[in-house]
Amino acid sequence: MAACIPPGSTAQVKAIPCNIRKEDEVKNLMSSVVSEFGRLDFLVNNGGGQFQSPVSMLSLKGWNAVVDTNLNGTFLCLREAYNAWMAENGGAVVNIILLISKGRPGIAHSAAARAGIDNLSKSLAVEWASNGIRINNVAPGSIYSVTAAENYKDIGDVFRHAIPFTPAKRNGTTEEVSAAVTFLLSPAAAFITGETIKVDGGWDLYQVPWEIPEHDRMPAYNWEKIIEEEDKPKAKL
Ligand SMILES: CCCCCCC/C=C/C(=O)SCCNC(=O)CCNC(=O)[C@H](O)C(C)(C)COP(=O)(O)OP(=O)(O)OC[C@H]1O[C@@H](n2cnc3c(N)ncnc32)[C@H](O)[C@@H]1OP(=O)(O)O
Ligand SMILES: NC(=O)C1=CN([C@@H]2O[C@H](COP(=O)(O)OP(=O)(O)OC[C@H]3O[C@@H](n4cnc5c(N)ncnc54)[C@H](OP(=O)(O)O)[C@@H]3O)[C@@H](O)[C@H]2O)C=CC1
Repeated sequence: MAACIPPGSTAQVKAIPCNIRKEDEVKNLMSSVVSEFGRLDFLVNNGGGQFQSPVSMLSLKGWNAVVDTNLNGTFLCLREAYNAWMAENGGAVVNIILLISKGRPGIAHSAAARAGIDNLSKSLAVEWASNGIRINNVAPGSIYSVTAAENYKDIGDVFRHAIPFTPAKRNGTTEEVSAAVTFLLSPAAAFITGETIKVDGGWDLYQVPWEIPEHDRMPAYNWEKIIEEEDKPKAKL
């Protein structure tokens, strides 16, 4: 990133390692930014992820790992950015979530955690309005990056699989997500808070990529049959 800074710019880049699941590391991250740079105007909660699993196969440990990273990690970063700077000085926050309006079969743990973030943002848009803090979410569709593809390589090409489900008929780019993030952080979004912008090429309006096997396990309601069953003599113990 440092190499991208144009000559003559006063911009600086510094990486501070932080596991967002660790409260002390998050506290250190936010206080170091304020002590080193003198301010903390923006927070982008981008760290996150999941593994694919049906809920029936999920261990509690796996569920907790995903919720801890995505929901608890975001909570800690929000609270510590508020305490370290934004409560007194205002700021703008963007949380990266998932498309969740139709649930996310296959990654339900992550969808539940991101839905928690979506709702948390709505609460904080109101709780923190008088501190001058705006908070919004970006929900990406299928966005190709080498690192994300590497994470899923064992379960096939999830990014190719997503194309037929995306009305734009392609994957999004990381730049297209960044464009929405920078807009929400900028003064151009001064009247937008508690909102979620989808960057998904239309995915969320289209089909859910989940095949439901043929079955007859959800028969219609039939009150006559229910009464018939109830009237049958009960077996004596
Ligand atoms: C339909 C496919 C998905 C398409 C999604 C497309 C849209 C979304 C794209 C993205 O989000 S791109 C981001 C890509 N990057 C990531 O997703 C990063 C993923 N990794 C992590 O965030 C973390 O590793 C984790 C998943 C939160 C796990 O945290 P941690 O490393 O602390 O836990 P572990 O100790 O490794 O595991 C704990 C527990 O979790 C279960 N588990 C972990 N990985 C898997 C796995 N690949 N498959 C099944 N289960 C897994 C497991 O129970 C682990 O316990 P143990 O069995 O190891 O005792
Ligand atoms: N790519 C896509 O299609 C989509 C992505 N997203 C979300 O966008 C965000 C960025 O993902 P993307 O760039 O695609 O994939 P990456 O895997 O490249 O990015 C995930 C990032 O999260 C960081 N991270 C994970 N756990 C922690 C933690 N405990 N503490 C600090 N950082 C952590 C990783 O850090 P490190 O590299 O150090 O492990 C990594 O930089 C994620 O939240 C992802 O779920 C949402 C929808 C679709």
